[in-house]
Amino acid sequence: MTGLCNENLIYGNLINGQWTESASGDVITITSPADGSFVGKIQAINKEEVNDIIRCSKAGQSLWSVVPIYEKAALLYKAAALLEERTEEISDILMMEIAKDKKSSVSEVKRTADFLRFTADAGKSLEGIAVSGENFPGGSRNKMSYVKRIPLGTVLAISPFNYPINLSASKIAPALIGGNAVILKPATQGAVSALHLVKALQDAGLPAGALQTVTGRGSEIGDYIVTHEGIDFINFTGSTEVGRHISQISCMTPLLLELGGKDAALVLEDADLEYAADNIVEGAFSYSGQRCTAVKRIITTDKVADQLVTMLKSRIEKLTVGDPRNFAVITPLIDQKAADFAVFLTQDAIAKGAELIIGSKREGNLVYPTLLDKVTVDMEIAWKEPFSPILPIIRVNNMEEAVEIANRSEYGLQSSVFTKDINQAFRIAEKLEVGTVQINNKTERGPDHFPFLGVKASGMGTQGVRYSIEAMTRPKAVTINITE
Ligand SMILES: NC(=O)C1=CN([C@@H]2O[C@H](COP(=O)(O)OP(=O)(O)OC[C@H]3O[C@@H](n4cnc5c(N)ncnc54)[C@H](OP(=O)(O)O)[C@@H]3O)[C@@H](O)[C@H]2O)C=CC1
Ligand SMILES: O=C(O)[C@H](O)COP(=O)(O)O
Repeated sequence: MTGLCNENLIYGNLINGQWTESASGDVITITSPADGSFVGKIQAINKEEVNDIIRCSKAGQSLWSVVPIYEKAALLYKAAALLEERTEEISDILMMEIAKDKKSSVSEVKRTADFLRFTADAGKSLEGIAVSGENFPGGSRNKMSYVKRIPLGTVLAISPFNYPINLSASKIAPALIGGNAVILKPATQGAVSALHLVKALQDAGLPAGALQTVTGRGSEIGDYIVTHEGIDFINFTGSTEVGRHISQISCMTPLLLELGGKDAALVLEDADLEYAADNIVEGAFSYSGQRCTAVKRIITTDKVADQLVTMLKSRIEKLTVGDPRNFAVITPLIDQKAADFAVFLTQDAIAKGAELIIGSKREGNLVYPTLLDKVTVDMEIAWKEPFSPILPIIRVNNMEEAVEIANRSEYGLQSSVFTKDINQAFRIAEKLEVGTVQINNKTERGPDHFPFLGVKASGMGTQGVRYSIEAMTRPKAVTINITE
């Protein structure tokens, strides 16, 4: 193969600097969730090929790790420029492959270019430290340790379907600037987009073996690669179910896990309700709720609930529903199974007494934005991550109860607190068992240099430009003993 795909849109894997078709001849056809149209074919790689890729990674990492950091950074800058030049082409592919509206697709590509540049700058400003022995009782100033950060080796980056470019880059770039080789296993639905990111990095001048790809179904090839002795670190974003499984089988391989969420927005009685409603609707429904950081439940009291429901409803009515090419906000879900689950959650809630305010309509895998009021703790939607445009409202008596219900979730990604009382906001923030609390804002990951982490079933370890570089490098100490 001369490029990343041939004229029939059959995509290869980047293996040791070459776009390569699998010897197995097995391919997976990717069609668009928007209209079933053909997007491309990707390789279903076999175990022997995985072995070869990991061998090449070792050689690639030796070459790459000695490239000076300022040259690594320059390469990331170049890749960012190439991505930006290709924004139109790549965002169109992204839009069709995962049915993400055009505006969000463009923004994902641009955000990724910014991410690459920011990572390059952060890499250049990484400094080692020197520690004097005299700081510890009985120590001496004749003993000095200088500590720098070194790469871990080969990083396996596994990314999900919902941000195939951004969430691949947020693993690849920090791993590379830290001197690691990377093997990317993108989500099957999303792989075509992710391969275009990899092509930009290759075109920017990455040496062979520094970045390679493995496509194929996670359920078939995943366990093999995750447990391969040649993998030195696994950086995974995806569902809690798969993340848990990986953590169980990846014996002694360090892991970073970004998993599911059930982010709650706590709306206090003194909140600016119009502002909260604007924010929550954006947070809950952008990309049809298929974001780990989507607002996935509102917890509030009777005193403001009716007013808030009216405000939310009027905003939800205005959301455009349909084809991502027409800039609709609510677009078809990634597959039929996702839509089936959305319908199940809605029907379960209604059957158990929730009040349907708007929505509960489905056409194929297109699920209309749905608002459910008076959701109670016996309903599945109170606890399950819908990954679809369904927003439940749980009414409570007071904020103590709100915090208790927020914390009762198995997840702990983010929470929002809407209030004008900053003291109360901080008091509640202290009590919420999540990675991040947003005060007067929807839950969200960005900006991408902020620490991003989940606790409980939402993850392990911290991402965010500098945090990711640190997670994928380790300290190496050399101690100097000065003799008198
Ligand atoms: N906390 C966070 O930062 C984020 C979390 N998420 C979470 O991701 C989920 C949605 O993404 P989705 O793609 O459906 O998640 P999945 O867990 O289904 O898949 C994630 C990735 O894991 C791969 N995979 C599947 N099985 C294995 C295996 N046994 N070994 C190795 N890899 C495997 C998948 O490949 P394949 O596609 O081939 O199955 C895909 O690349 C949601 O739960 C969401 O909350 C999403 C974004 C951010
Ligand atoms: O998967 C996700 O939810 C993304 O990482 C979200 O990023 P955002 O909250 O900044 O849009």
